[in-house]
Amino acid sequence: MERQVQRLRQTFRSGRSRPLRFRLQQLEALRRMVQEREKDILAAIAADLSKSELNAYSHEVITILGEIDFMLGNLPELASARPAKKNLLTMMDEAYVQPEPLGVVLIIGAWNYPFVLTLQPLVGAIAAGNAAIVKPSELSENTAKILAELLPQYLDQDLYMIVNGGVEETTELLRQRFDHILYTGNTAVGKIVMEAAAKHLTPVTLELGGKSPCYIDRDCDLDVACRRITWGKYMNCGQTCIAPDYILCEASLQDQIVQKIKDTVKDFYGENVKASPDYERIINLRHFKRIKSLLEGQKIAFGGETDEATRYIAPTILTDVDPNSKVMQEEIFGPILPIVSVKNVEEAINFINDREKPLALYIFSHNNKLIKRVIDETSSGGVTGNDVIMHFTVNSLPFGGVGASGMGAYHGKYSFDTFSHQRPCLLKGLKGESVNKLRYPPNSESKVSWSKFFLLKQFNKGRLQLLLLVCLVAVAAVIVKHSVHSRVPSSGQMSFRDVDLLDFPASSSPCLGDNGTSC
Ligand SMILES: NC(=O)c1ccc[n+]([C@@H]2O[C@H](COP(=O)([O-])OP(=O)(O)OC[C@H]3O[C@@H](n4cnc5c(N)ncnc54)[C@H](O)[C@@H]3O)[C@@H](O)[C@H]2O)c1
Ligand SMILES: CCCCCCCCCCCCC/C=C/C=O
Repeated sequence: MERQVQRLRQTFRSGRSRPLRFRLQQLEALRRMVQEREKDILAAIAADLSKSELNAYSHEVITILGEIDFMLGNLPELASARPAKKNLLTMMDEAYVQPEPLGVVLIIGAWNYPFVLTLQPLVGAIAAGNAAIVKPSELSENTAKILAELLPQYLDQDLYMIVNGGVEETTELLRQRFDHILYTGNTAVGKIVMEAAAKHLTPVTLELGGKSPCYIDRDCDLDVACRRITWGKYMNCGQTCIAPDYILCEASLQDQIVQKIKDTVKDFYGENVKASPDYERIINLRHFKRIKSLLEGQKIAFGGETDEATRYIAPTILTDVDPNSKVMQEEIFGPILPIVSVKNVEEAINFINDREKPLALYIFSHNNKLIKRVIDETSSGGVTGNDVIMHFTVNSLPFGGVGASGMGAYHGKYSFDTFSHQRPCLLKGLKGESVNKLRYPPNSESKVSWSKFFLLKQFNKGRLQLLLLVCLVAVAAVIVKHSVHSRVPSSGQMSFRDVDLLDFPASSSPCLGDNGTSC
């Protein structure tokens, strides 16, 4: 592994991944890969998650194509240096922020959206000019395999590499030194990743999970709310990091919500959910058993059927759920929807704040003020009001968690930034030493006073007059210089560097009033 990382690092050091043209070519090649090998990719995702190819396309492929298109359209702007504001002391210098690639980055993906969760970060890493190792989840083995087969055919093999494997391979990878690690998956492994990264002082982005609450206000269109929640909860059989984990609502709404979700399930999946091509299965037996055990002792208002042989768990609703029960202690990550009653929005806010910060928060209400209030008085990775999941699809919004649901963010510009160092650059000339005397020892009250004038903009009359005088002398000097050398500065601006005017003899004693106004 060490040798492989070394190979990528050497190529990175050669500078090959940096030119904009190269990055664009690689992104175009990735897009070609997705388009030309769409059938194989869809078949792999479908096999991993018992998903229809149509759903594989809408859940995963469409997002990747959108992300690549975004980068191709915006990369020149994202990668260019941004001029920075200057202060009086640096007004004649060049100040800018230059995004630079970090080096060799590691991307560890999860199984539930195995294509999107590995390739979307990779798009950002390539766009930002890095080399990258991608480690797909071993649980989604078909997608892992197709990625290992296809990526080397389309991308530069000395810069981008797939490593497949499980805990052993990932542990070995994590021993290596990377310049950034983006990990998607559960919190326990997130801690392992962060600990390994700390040994090399490698920064991490952790895309973790959590229990994303969904508050339904009394003043709401329940038909619409329940349709949207049904979609987001049962999509991918509930195995979505930002699925609404549970509903909070007043007790009086509970029965209506159950009925409306029941009706929607029938609309979406038909009478026989098991036979619907739009309803997926649980990824493996371990997760099947874990999710099934969450039903024990609960009041099942709808669903509850399971079939171990096919790892089927029906869309299920639990009512009157005790907040202390097991189903409310861990992220469900399956098609079970508990309803917990609260008296009002205050209680909902307290309920959310009493728990770990979730990855997503959903609020349904006609009342925008109430939605804003819940946003203001809680914290979560992201929020969608009057819908679920959809903030993930807006690539101008950063996607990520906060607190226990993760750190850092990606998507669109935020991916580019995650995989870049924002390098501040200040380029000065070698003239202007008289101004620099201000910062050279020995220090004096007068120098401090002038520093306050320049850096804190604490103007006073005396200094303003002096500055005016300085400007006049500067203008005169420029004119003299111009007539001698017949040279006009291209910017048309006077430069302190050019004229070397400001001198601050110790004897000049501008007032040192606290607010700089006492002269
Ligand atoms: N924030 C997000 O974008 C996001 C997306 C998907 C899933 N998730 C969260 O991920 C969780 C489900 O995913 P998962 O963790 O079951 O996925 P997973 O089992 O696929 O694990 C994630 C990655 O960690 C690696 N891994 C597993 N054990 C490891 C170990 N001991 N040491 C090093 N690496 C190890 C796996 O090989 C895999 O690549 C849920 O909590 C879900 O909310 C979050
Ligand atoms: C016009 C139809 C467009 C449908 C777009 C739906 C996109 C859903 C994408 C869901 C992806 C969720 C990814 C989640 C990651 C965490 O697990």
